[in-house]
Amino acid sequence: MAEGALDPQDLGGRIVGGGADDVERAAEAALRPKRLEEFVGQRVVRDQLSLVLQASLARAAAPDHVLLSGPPGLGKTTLAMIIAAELGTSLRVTSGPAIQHAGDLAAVLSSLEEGEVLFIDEIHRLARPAEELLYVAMEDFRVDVVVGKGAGASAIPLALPPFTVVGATTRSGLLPAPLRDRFGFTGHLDFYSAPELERVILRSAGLLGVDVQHEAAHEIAGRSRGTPRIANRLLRRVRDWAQVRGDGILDLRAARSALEVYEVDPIGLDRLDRAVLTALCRRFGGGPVGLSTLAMTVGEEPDTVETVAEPYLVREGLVARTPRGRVATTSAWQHLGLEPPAGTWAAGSPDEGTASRSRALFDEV
Ligand SMILES: Nc1ncnc2c1ncn2[C@@H]1O[C@H](COP(=O)(O)OP(=O)(O)OP(=O)(O)O)[C@@H](O)[C@H]1O
Repeated sequence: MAEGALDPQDLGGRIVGGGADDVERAAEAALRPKRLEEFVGQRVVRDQLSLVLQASLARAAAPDHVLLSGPPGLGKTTLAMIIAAELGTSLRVTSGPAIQHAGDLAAVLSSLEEGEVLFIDEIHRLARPAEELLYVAMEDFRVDVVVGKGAGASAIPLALPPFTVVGATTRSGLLPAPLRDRFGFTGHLDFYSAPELERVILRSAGLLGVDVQHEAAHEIAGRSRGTPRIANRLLRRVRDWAQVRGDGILDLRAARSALEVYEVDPIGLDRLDRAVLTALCRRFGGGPVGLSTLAMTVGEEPDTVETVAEPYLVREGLVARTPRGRVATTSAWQHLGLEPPAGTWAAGSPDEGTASRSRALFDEV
């Protein structure tokens, strides 16, 4: 991730939050797949991207601009790096929040070399003047450098060599249509299935030089919220437990014990998630209850509840968002070992419509 980029999901010690801090990013770097064939899952996006890249290599021309959307930790940055590696070119990295003024972006664009890939993380957070400058650069490979001030100011067009923008966003719904339209290829990353996460874990264990038993990988995958970043993080915590309290072997006992220490329950919920469910069911009789009231009850900011805990609770069919507030479903009551009162919202099966639910949620939140 780019210098200065803010991660709304970066919440200190929360082990299943989607974001990552600097220490974690260093640990992650070693585990990143370097080529498309190493990238686990996301078959559709991988196939489509592979075509785009192969065609561009065959034509010896820079490929169309690429937009990657999806929740944090699913591999957008990794794919941007892979795109540059597959094209045999270098990657320049920046982010929406790091670009304060249009001039900052003009400086980055005018220093690009032919065929380079420019990765713009959190592209939905670009300021409007920078956004407008980017449209022109993406379409006409040109930046207008403004010289002078006020009435005497004039714009000198500066031609840019062909390059490819890879934009990443967790909120594609916030991107203005003119910017979205400049991308020739858009890939949406969805949450990973448990078997895919198991493959991520086995691959990472190999790179870390630790031997993880299949049952342990299965257990960790089931608690990783469909997210490779979380799977890798939990794997490292299980390795810690095995080294400090176990016999060094990453088996089922080590996985379960470590995840108990870190309060990650069998379906991947942590303390905050359970606090939200408990408040909804025990305090408010299952809801509906407003976000601010709910957040106050669990001692968190509404934004934290909304962007960190809620997406997964909704995706798993434990909480429903209604116009009148948040509602606990029958699954939420059952997960807490409580009897749902008559008339409680029924939940769909957790996997039903996961992709569309996750997409809708991240676009709208
Ligand atoms: N398909 C995958 N196969 C293997 N590992 C993956 C895959 N996707 C992601 N990872 C791992 O998960 C970690 C997080 O991925 P990455 O930083 O690319 O996510 P991101 O979507 O860019 O997140 P953010 O939006 O928070 O920056 C990386 O260390 C990477 O090793």
